[in-house]
Amino acid sequence: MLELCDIEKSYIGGTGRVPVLRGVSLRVGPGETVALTGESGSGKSTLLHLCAGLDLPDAGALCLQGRDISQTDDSTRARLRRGTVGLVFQQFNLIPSLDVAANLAFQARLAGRHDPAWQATLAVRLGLDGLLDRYPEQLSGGQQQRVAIGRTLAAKPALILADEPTGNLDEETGDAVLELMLALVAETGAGLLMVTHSPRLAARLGRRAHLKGGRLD
Ligand SMILES: Nc1ncnc2c1ncn2[C@@H]1O[C@H](COP(=O)(O)OP(=O)(O)OP(=O)(O)O)[C@@H](O)[C@H]1O
Repeated sequence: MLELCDIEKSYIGGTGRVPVLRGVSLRVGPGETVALTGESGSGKSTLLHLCAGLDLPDAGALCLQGRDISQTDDSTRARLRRGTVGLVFQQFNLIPSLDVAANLAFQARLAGRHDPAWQATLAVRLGLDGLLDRYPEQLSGGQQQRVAIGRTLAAKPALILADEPTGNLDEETGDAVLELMLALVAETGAGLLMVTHSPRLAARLGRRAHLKGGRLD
């Protein structure tokens, strides 16, 4: 469902073009979970943003559900992203003026896939069913990230892209949240590409892709 072939990406810096990705190829199929690791500045977030269609590569093909998005315009990429991809970031990015139930429903409604029964199942599985009328500021960090994960899964994405999803949580809470996320991702059959600095967390996923010198090991 996600296929990258020879992706290249540079940024223009004070000293000219700085190559970050120098020919990255990667495939994430349904049900596959892949940890994207690499030193700070190695290009993990850059790669994840390209996969989400938030930015364009300089060269190479990037296929989502068989469609090459590397040459498409912003609105086409936004439509394809809404239909296919779920994003989970370190910052929970919940909508402060909406309660938990409305936050959970938000992306699914945008994607035209609101399914109240699935949302209710997710709320129970994520331990949020007693918190549905609370607002984000009334939740702990771990609870907020569980809402963010539920909001993503509620839209039934085929591919989930996660950037350090437990990076803002203490180790014990982060481990529990990751465990829940992995269990739910496995049940939905989605593919998962997750950036992490932690070899310990990377080991919980099915496969590891390590960025070094602009390429994947
Ligand atoms: N918009 C930008 N303009 C210029 N340079 C950028 C831009 N975004 C990222 N970079 C540079 O590209 C390189 C890769 O950055 P990126 O954020 O992808 O790395 P990362 O592996 O995610 O790092 P970290 O683990 O610290 O979050 C870095 O050298 C960074 O300074």
